[in-house]
Amino acid sequence: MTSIDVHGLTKDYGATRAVDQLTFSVRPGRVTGFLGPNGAGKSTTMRLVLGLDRPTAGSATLGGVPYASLENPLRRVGVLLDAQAAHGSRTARDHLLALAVSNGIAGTRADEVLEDTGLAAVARRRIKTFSLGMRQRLGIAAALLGEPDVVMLDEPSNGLDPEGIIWIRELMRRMAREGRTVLVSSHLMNETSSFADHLIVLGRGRLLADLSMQEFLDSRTRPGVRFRTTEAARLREALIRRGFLSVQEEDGRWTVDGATTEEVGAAAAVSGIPLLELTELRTTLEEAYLALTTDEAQFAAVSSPTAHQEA
Ligand SMILES: Nc1ncnc2c1ncn2[C@@H]1O[C@H](COP(=O)(O)OP(=O)(O)OP(=O)(O)O)[C@@H](O)[C@H]1O
Repeated sequence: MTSIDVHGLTKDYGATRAVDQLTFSVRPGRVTGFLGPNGAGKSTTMRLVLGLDRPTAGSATLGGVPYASLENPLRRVGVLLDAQAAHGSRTARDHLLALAVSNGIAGTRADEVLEDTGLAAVARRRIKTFSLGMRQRLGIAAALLGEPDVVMLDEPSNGLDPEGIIWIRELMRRMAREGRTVLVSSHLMNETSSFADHLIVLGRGRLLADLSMQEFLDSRTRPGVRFRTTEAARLREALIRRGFLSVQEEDGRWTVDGATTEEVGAAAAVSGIPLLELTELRTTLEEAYLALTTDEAQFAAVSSPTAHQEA
């Protein structure tokens, strides 16, 4: 199976360093979420991996080979970068057939991917009559055409309706289960947490994080518990006696820092206090991501005079 390997990758556009000494690998068999604020360098990195732009320094390879040297690129790598890229005057089916023929792919695949992406009923309509969501599905159909080992999708749920969002999530999970390498950029954190196993986070062209979703969430989660009870004052006292000094109320719910559900449950049971709710506090991907990128922005603000001197 094929991984994407990026090594020391750097890209300058004039005085702007879009990508800065990036080194990471995207591995098969899992969905890797590609995150970062606007302008962090995600699209540039994808373009460099696809040979659409030349790096200033470093390399990007697919299964050890630069994209430009792949023999049948569409059969190795499926890409959704810009869903508006198709010719508007062609029908969806003709667009896919043309792509198949020019890439040595059987024409029957066009009908299969139209079926897979829910476009069979509009296959003979001109693309210019398509909604944003239909264009997005067509872009995904084109990416799947060559049954590639590697799939790179830039904001795949753009324009999709809720049903389409569930469909694309399941499609990505299935492709990872089949052993493919799936790299997906997105700004939607809730959604990313629903499909990604692994995360690569960029900030100002640099690598901020490369770790599993679970590790990323755990690294930002302080242990704690939320509870509701009919006897808050008594439970608070019992918890303080047990050494949990930070017990605070917000909107009728209480949080205890540093405790587990077992510890709070035991404290309540011993004192015969009924619990109406008891949950572990979990950091969401959005919270963890914002904490990471805010740290980075603060660091950037503090260090920018030096950065200017270096430039
Ligand atoms: N062709 C180009 N010419 C000049 N500057 C560019 C070019 N492409 C990208 N940049 C700059 O490089 C930086 C990284 O942009 P890039 O589009 O890769 O970020 P991104 O992470 O994909 O952002 P977004 O989330 O907004 O899509 C930005 O400062 C951008 O202005």
